[in-house]
Amino acid sequence: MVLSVALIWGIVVALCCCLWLALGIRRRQPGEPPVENGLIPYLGCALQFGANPLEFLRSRQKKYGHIFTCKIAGQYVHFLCDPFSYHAVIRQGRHLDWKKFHFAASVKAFGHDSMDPSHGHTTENLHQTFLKTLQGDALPSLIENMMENLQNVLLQPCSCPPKSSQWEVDGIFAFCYKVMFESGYLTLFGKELNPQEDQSLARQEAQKALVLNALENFKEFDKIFPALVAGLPIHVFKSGHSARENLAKTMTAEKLSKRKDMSDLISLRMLLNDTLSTFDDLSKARTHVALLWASQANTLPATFWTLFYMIRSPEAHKAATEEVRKLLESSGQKPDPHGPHLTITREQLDNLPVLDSIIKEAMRLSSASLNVRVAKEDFLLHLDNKESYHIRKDDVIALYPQMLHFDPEIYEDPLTYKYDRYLDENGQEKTSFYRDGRKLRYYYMPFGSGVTKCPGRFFAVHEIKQFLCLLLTYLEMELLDSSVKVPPLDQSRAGLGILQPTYDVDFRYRLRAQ
Ligand code: HEM
Repeated sequence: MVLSVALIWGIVVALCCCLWLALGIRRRQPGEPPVENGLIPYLGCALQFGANPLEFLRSRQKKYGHIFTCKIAGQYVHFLCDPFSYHAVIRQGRHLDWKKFHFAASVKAFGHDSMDPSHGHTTENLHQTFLKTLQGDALPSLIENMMENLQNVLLQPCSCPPKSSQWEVDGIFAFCYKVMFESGYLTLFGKELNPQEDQSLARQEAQKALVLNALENFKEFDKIFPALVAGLPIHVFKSGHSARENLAKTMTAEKLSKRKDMSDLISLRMLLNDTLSTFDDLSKARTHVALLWASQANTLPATFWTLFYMIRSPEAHKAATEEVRKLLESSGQKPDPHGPHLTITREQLDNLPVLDSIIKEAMRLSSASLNVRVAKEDFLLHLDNKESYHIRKDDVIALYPQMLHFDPEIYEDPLTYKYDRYLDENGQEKTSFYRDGRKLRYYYMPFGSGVTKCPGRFFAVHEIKQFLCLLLTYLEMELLDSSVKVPPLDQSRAGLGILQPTYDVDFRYRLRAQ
């Protein structure tokens, strides 16, 4: 009896295996890239890829060449590894869809109704909303408000040591998260309307506590973000789920209408949610949570890495301090933490090549985004070396720019931090990078590419520069341990943008004697 049950189970398992072999794996057709199905049904190569994407892709590139196909979580993904062929994917061809993947990922993570107009819940062109409210004419007021908020946050008594002689110790990660989250949050979502114009310290502390509470919810939700994008249901994660809902509760139309100095991005999105969509109140609020996440999830770790590497390199620290000192001197401003706030225009921020290079180098070392497009139909993908490959409808094509960023042929000693890597011999922005003696069009891609390139990238770089300008002006800073090792990157977020460090690094700071 026991034997026959075992036999039946054996037959069932064998049949499943045959079925999987017959239907679940793809056989390479003539003209298609080499394919790797992986050993695990459905997941395919997902676990190996997820453990260390860079290592995985490099080993497959060595084996297969410029393009190969891997099954990842039920999806066939063509990885394109030749930077000279990137344009074939980046220029928006009629065969490639960029919206499908993005809209689906947002719904999975934030739980709002679909923002894809073809699904019938809204007619808003989200892409246009972002361009209109984050770039061009919208940028100066974002920058101005950020500068004001940064100084309020940084120079208020609870953040800043009262006496110039007194050192304060904190983790760099913790410090960057507190200061940048609060300032960025207030810049996008404004401050609480306060009818009595009550500016008392107690009132300010209460406002601060609300934002710091949002930061805690943000961090809790951010932890589960990779799992949500991978398709796990949010209900599995109790505290991450309630963190997202807590954030949404603070972003209902009723709550947001009680705030002033809101950014154009949020006020326009509120209007378009009300006029062009059929979303209910909660779905509307969740679309704002999505924007809070987009505006902070990469900026915060990018700020950490920028500050960490800069303080760790005495040459970088010195060159940056000098650049900022010259800027303030030329604009005739005398810094005083208790005096009027500093103003730095967009043009002045655009003219800080050392800070630019410092930010770029930190992001080169920490960014791991995946650029994704979906094939709308069967088509031929033409590579730079004149080879062409058949791509099937609904397959994914992916670029993984970390392969560029860590390519020793493009960047000498790619794992070494060189603050001036993006400066030319005249101390201006360097834009010529080569591979095999050929100039590269794509060599730095932490913000993605083509039509899906991050719409907030100009604001992001400006806000990090503003943060650095203020820190370098007002604070003396040093690492507690000047020979501290670079913390490893947390690979669990690979594919999603700037990676976080696996642990924080302590520094100390005090008010600079002016
Ligand atoms: C260092 C900071 C930042 C980095 C590295 C970054 C990077 C990225 C990347 C890689 C994407 C996806 C692009 C793609 O799929 O190809 C993206 C999308 C996006 N980012 Fe950023 N980002 C940053 C800061 C910001 C900020 C400050 C904002 C807004 C204030 C913002 C708003 C957005 C939005 C709205 C999208 C979605 C665009 C769309 O789907 O059409 N980002 N970002």
